[in-house]
Amino acid sequence: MLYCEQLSFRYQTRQIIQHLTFHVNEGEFVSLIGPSGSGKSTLFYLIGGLYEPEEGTIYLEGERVNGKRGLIGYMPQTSSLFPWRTVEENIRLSQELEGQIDPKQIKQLLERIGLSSYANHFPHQLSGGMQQRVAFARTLASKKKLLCLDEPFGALDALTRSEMQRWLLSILEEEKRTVLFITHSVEEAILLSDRIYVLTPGPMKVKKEFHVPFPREHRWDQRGNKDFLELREEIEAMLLG
Ligand SMILES: Nc1ncnc2c1ncn2[C@@H]1O[C@H](COP(=O)(O)OP(=O)(O)OP(=O)(O)O)[C@@H](O)[C@H]1O
Repeated sequence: MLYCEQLSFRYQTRQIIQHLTFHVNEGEFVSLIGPSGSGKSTLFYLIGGLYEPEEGTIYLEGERVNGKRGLIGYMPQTSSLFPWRTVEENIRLSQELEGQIDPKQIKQLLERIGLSSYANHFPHQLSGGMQQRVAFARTLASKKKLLCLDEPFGALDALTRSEMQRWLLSILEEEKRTVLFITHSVEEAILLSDRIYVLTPGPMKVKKEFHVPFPREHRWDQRGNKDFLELREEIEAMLLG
């Protein structure tokens, strides 16, 4: 689905990404973990075509997409809902931009995120978790196959975050999209992902790739298990260098 080959990028004279190579298979959930400020959001800007890499190639479904916009679903760290638009109007936005409004799908998405009765509410009338669900529904409404989610649960409290992780997986069971996910939480990455890339601090490149070996449906119950904790410790040690 996505193959980034030997990407390099700099802001002015500062090298942010250097020879970064990684891939995401169709239907996979892949997480990126790296130190704060290492360049993860910048990588999403490159994949989304906002910036062009200085060197290297980004392939989406086999096609070179350096600098091409509008091909991925993107959800930023904060929900970025438009405060003057209702929940339904916010979800509809990506379809409006694509010029193809599908009222039936919007209705289904509202049901799927459990917010049908909030369709005409405004963002400030919702909790943080509800706002993130609306932002995610807006990303899903765009029908893009690859979803790039930039630390979507970072601002939520622990309980809401845990609910949202389970909720995200249940939605993806039905929606079958491919996800590239940025998180600072090693536990969250293990709970959600098929594979995890640990990244180096600037300039950013892949330090190590981990496959998560546990069946997804049992992961929440296995959080205290020896194998789970060992993997978590190994990734944390890798992050600390
Ligand atoms: N437009 C810009 N011009 C110059 N430097 C920038 C610009 N945007 C970001 N940076 C710098 O590039 C580095 C990487 O930023 P980026 O936001 O990609 O990191 P990140 O890994 O996503 O951080 P975090 O995990 O804290 O969200 C940071 O040091 C940041 O200050």
